[in-house]
Amino acid sequence: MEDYKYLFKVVLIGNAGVGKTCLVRRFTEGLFPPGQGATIGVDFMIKTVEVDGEKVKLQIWDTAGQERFRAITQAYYRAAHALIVVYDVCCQNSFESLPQWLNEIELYAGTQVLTFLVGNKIDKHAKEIPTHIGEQFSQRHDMTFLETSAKQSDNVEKLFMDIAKGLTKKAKENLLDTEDKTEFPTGGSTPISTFSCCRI
Ligand SMILES: Nc1nc2c(ncn2[C@@H]2O[C@H](COP(=O)(O)OP(=O)(O)OP(=O)(O)O)[C@@H](O)[C@H]2O)c(=O)[nH]1
Repeated sequence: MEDYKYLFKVVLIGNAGVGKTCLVRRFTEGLFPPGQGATIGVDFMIKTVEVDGEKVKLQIWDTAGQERFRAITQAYYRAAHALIVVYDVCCQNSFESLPQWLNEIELYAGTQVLTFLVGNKIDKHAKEIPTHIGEQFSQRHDMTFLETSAKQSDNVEKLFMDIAKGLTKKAKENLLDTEDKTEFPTGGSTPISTFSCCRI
């Protein structure tokens, strides 16, 4: 049997091109992929980390931001222990879409889910969403807020470690269903290249 104390399922959502895949690959593989194509359906990666000397396995599900995959990706919300809602700090449209993503969470996620709001691409100069605006939004919706750069690796490790620590704490307080070790439904993904306002 695999040696870990907890298995947590983490799902990333947000508009196409905000950098969800790059965040996951930065954390799990330590790289910033060149020419990252759009996610088709859902992709997943695993990384085991240590929290207070105990092994915690993060099963990280990277969903496609494109509207046409919405029905597939919704199926993954229910089993998620944590949801990361990502926007691009240089793309107003991705920030304005946040209420729609929160609506999806309300409709499809469990009530115990931890929610994180992430403003990605802070390495870019054309910032459209000031930090305090993202912060205010997160406070209004009871989310933990972080700004990141998958490209420069800013706050990416912190993001996933904060999630691992937060979920471990909840699990120890028996506020989480950690008995369910079943896998998510498999989606499958083949990268293709697309273009959107957020894709550079
Ligand atoms: N400058 C900069 N570019 C980034 C960053 N993160 C991602 N990108 C770029 O943004 C584009 C989209 O990144 P993805 O990770 O594919 O975005 P996504 O949210 O997974 O997109 P979908 O799979 O379509 O939902 C790519 O061209 C990346 O190189 C970042 O932190 N900084």
